[in-house]
Amino acid sequence: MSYAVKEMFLTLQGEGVHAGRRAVFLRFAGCNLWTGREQDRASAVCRFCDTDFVGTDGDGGGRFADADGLADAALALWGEGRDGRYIVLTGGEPMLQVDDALVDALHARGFAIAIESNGTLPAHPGLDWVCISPKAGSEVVQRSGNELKLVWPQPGQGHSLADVEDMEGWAFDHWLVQPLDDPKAADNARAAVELVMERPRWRLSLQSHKYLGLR
Ligand SMILES: C[S@@+](CC[C@H](N)C(=O)[O-])C[C@H]1O[C@@H](n2cnc3c(N)ncnc32)[C@H](O)[C@@H]1O
Ligand SMILES: Nc1nc2[nH]cc(C(=O)O)c2c(=O)[nH]1
Ligand code: SF4
Ligand SMILES: [Mg+2]
Repeated sequence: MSYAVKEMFLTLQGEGVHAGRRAVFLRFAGCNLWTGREQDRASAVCRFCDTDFVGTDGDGGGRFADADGLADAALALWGEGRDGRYIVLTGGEPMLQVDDALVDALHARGFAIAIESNGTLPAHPGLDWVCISPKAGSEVVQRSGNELKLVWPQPGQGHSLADVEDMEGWAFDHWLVQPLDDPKAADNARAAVELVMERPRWRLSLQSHKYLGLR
C-alpha cells in the first residue's frame, strides 16, 4: 500500500506519559472525523482539532510508495544511534493507513512505535504504545491500550461527566486529562485541574511543545 503523509519531523513528544521523549512524528494525511477544511469544522464530529492534516505538502511529507521508503525516511530524521529510537504515528487519523508492512518496517529499523488515535478504528496489534483520545459523538471501538487521553472540557455536545464515568470502565493503564486548546485555554486548564482533583485516577497532560515553542 502507499501512504499519504502530511509531514514528518523530529521533536519531543509533548503530551501524555511519554512527554519529553525524543521522537520522530509521522503525521498521516486525512481523518474520518473531520475533512480538515475550515468550512466543514462546525458540522464535523470532531470540531476542536488543532492540526492541519490536509494534503502531503508539509516538511518531510509526500506520497510514499511503500513501507520501506517511509521507514527509511523516518530513520534518516532520527539520525545515528540505536538508543531510544521512538516514532509517534499521528495525523489526521493514523489507523486509516497503518498496516502490517509499516509496523514491520519500523520495527526492523529499531523503532518503538507509538500511536495517537481517536479510537474509532481498532489499533494495530503490533504497536508498542497506544494512546486513544475519544471524541464525543463518535463510537470508540478501541477501549484498551496504554493511555486514554481525554481532551477536557468538551463544551456543547461534548463529553459529560457521565461519559467520563463510562470511560473509567475501559482497560487503560494511564488516564490523562488534556485541557482543550482554544481561545478559552486558561478556563479550560482550570476545568481540567478540577476534574483531576475530583477523580484522582486521572492525571493532567499539558501540550508542553506549545509552551516550549516546539512543533
Ligand atoms: C491531532 S490529534 C491526531 C490523532 C487522532 N486523530 C486523535 O484525535 O487522537 C492528536 C492529539 O491532539 C489532541 N488535540 C487535538 N486538538 C486539540 C486541542 N484543540 N486541544 C487539546 N488537544 C487537542 C487530540 O485529542 C489527540 O490526542
Ligand atoms: N511535540 C508534539 N507532541 C505531540 N504529541 C501529540 C501530537 C499530535 O499532534 O499527535 C503532538 C505534536 O503535534 N507535537
Ligand atoms: S480526530 Fe484527531 S485528527 Fe481528526 S479532527 Fe479530531 S483531533 Fe483532529
Ligand atoms: Mg499536535
